[in-house]
Amino acid sequence: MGYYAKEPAYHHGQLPRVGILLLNLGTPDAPTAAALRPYLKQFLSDRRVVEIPRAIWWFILNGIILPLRPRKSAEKYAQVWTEQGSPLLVYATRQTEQLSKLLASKVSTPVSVALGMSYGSPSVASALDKLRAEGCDRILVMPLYPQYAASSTASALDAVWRLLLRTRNVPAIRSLRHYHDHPAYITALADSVREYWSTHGRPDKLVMSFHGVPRRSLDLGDPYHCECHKTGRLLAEALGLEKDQYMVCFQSRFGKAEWLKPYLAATLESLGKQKLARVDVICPGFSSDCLETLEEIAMEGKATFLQNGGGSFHYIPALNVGTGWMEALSQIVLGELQGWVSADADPETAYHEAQLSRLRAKALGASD
Ligand SMILES: C=CC1=C(C)c2cc3[nH]c(cc4nc(cc5[nH]c(cc1n2)c(C)c5CCC(=O)O)C(CCC(=O)O)=C4C)c(C)c3C=C
Ligand SMILES: [Fe+2]
Ligand SMILES: [Fe+2]
Repeated sequence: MGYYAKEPAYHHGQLPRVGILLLNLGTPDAPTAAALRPYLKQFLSDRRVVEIPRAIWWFILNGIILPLRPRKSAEKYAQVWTEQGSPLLVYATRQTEQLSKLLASKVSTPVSVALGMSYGSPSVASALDKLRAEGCDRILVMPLYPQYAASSTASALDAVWRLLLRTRNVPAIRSLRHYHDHPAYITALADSVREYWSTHGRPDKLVMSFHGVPRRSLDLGDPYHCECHKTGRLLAEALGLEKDQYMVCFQSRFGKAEWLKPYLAATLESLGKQKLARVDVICPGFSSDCLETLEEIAMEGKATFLQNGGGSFHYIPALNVGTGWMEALSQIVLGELQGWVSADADPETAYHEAQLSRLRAKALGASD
């Protein structure tokens, strides 16, 4: 095998096609220790995720984490696993399908949408191969993380750059860095909260919980902390909340180092001890519900609050495939596709454009 990956067949007169490469974190193939081990190994071997010196980390990962964590994590995954599989993969797959349909109804340029996962499957390589096989010569890479973090966004993008290094016929690439303050995203979040409150009533406090990262990454220049706070402030403003009616917290601490604070678990414990009548938790940083929301928040977080004397606990679901979010996602994507797609979805125009392209290609024959 040569240095470069095999190229998809090239056809003269192929219509230009735009691709959207949606990226997310990934999930194990099954809720078992055997499936967790390779997933965690791939995830936790990523230098963007763990920045401890390699030699030291090799011993911790292989000597402590991989022998112990897969079994514990598998038990947690088993509690949220669905008949269709891992919630993260189920939602991300449906988002991919629905975005594809929505874009087809909005633009006349042919657009393909594919899903790739940083860890596990479907891999980023398989998603990029799919888009290129469909003839996409312009690709928008969109990590489904609203707030930029090196450990999530940049590691997802790394996978694409690595593949392109070994690609002969490199497509035009655009990448989306974040959408933490995009009005469409904030509106979708606010609408989902209002809709939830219209049927379940309102809490005393809305806790906005974001996935944590090591505190050190903030000191070293990662903007994640600020972007989470900006999302929190904009969401609170959209909902008309006063400062004492909401707070921003960080969850999912991993390892012994200090992570971004306040920690969600300590916050729920304290709110419980204050005998707060009702707390609602929303996780605006997760585009899909997953282990970290369904188990850590809706189960563990709830137990922590109630066991410490809190009244009632509600978890407000992630945006998932709600119509408001799918519409917002298509708006965010279309904003990034300016100049690449024509917003005219009139099928007649699209048909004539396609015919013209074919005629032009035919006239040029094999000489182009
Ligand atoms: C929202 C963005 C995410 C950031 C930032 C992030 C950073 C980060 N995560 C770990 C360690 C783990 N995370 C795990 C699961 C997990 N993490 C995210 C998102 C972000 N992580 C998601 C969406 C998920 C859920 C995946 C699913 O299948 O549902 C796990 C695996 C589960 C477990 O064993 O606990 C680990 C481990 C670190 C160390 C880190 C930043 C440095
Ligand atoms: Fe994580
Ligand atoms: Fe900050």
